[in-house]
Amino acid sequence: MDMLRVSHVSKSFGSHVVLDDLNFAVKEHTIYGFIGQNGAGKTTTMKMILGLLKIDQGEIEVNGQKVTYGQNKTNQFIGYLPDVPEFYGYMTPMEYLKLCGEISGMSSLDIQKKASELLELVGLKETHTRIQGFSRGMKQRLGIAQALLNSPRLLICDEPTSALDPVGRKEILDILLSIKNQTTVIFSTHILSDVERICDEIALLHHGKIAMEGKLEDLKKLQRSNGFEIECYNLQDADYLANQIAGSQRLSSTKLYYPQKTKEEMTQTMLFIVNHQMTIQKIEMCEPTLENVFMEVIEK
Ligand SMILES: Nc1ncnc2c1ncn2[C@@H]1O[C@H](COP(=O)(O)OP(=O)(O)OP(=O)(O)O)[C@@H](O)[C@H]1O
Repeated sequence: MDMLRVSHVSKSFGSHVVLDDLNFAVKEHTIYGFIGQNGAGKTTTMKMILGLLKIDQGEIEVNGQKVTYGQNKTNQFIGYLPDVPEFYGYMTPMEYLKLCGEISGMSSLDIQKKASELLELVGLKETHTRIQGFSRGMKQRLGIAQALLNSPRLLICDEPTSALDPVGRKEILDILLSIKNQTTVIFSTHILSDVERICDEIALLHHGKIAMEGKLEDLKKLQRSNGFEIECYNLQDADYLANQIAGSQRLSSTKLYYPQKTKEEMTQTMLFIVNHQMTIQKIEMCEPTLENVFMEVIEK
C-alpha cells in the first residue's frame, strides 16, 4: 500500500516554477530518501504534504486520504521533524513530551507510557537536564521522539542530519532504521552517504520533477561507467602512465584515476602495463556511488 502519493503536483512562486508535474509514491514501511540540490523544492514538497502550502495543480494523498491546504485532517497520520526543531529550553525532555501529548489530546496514561518508550528509543530516558543544555544531536533525537508521539504512519524528516557531526548523524540514522517496522519514513537530505546507509528507495528531485527513482542497487546499475584507478609504486611510473594513457586525473603522487572508462579500457591499460614490463601496486574498477549517479543526472 502507498502511504504517500504525490500526483501531478505543480507549484510556482510568482514566475518561478519549483515543481512541475511532480509524481511519486512511497510504499508503507519504506525509508524513502528524497534528495536534490539546494532549492530543488524538497521543503516545498514537504510543506504541501503537511497542508501548510497551497498546491497549484495536482493532488497529494496520505494514507489514502486527500491532503487539503489549511486543514489538518491528514496530519493525524503524520509526524514531522523540521530541520531545526524548536523547543522550550527550560523544560526537561519528559516535561516537553508531556506538554506535546496534552496539546494533542492524549490521555495522561498514554502520554506517560509513550513518552518514556520514546525517550528510551532516542537515548534520552535518563536525561533530566533542561533542553537548553542539549547538543544539536540531542535536540534532533528529542525532535524524533516528539514527531513519533502520536504514533504516525508517516514520519517526514526535513534534513534531519545536516547540522550534525558523524556520531550525531549515526545516532539519528540508527533511530530511523529501528522504527522502520512501525512507520514509513520520508527524509530529505543533501548527505548522500546517509541515504546510502538507510534508504530502501531513493528519489532525486531535479528541475521540478523526479529525475531518477528506485532502489540504490538499481540506480547504481544505471550509471554508464565509473572508471578505474591505478596505484603505482613510484612517482616516475605514475608520470609515465599519465603521459602514455590519456584522460587521467591525479589523485596523489602515485595514484591515477581514469573517470568514466569501461572495463574494456581497463583491460587495454593492463595490457599496456604488462607489455611495458611495469609493475603496479593496484588497478581496479571503481564502485559506482550514489554521488556519481547523482552528478550524472544533474550534469546531463
Ligand atoms: N515562500 C516562498 N516564496 C518564494 N519563493 C520560495 C518560497 N519558498 C521557497 N521558495 C523558492 O522555491 C525554491 C525551492 O525551495 P525549497 O526550500 O523547497 O528547496 P529545497 O530543495 O528544500 O532546498 P534546500 O535543500 O536548500 O533546503 C527555492 O528557489 C526557494 O527560493
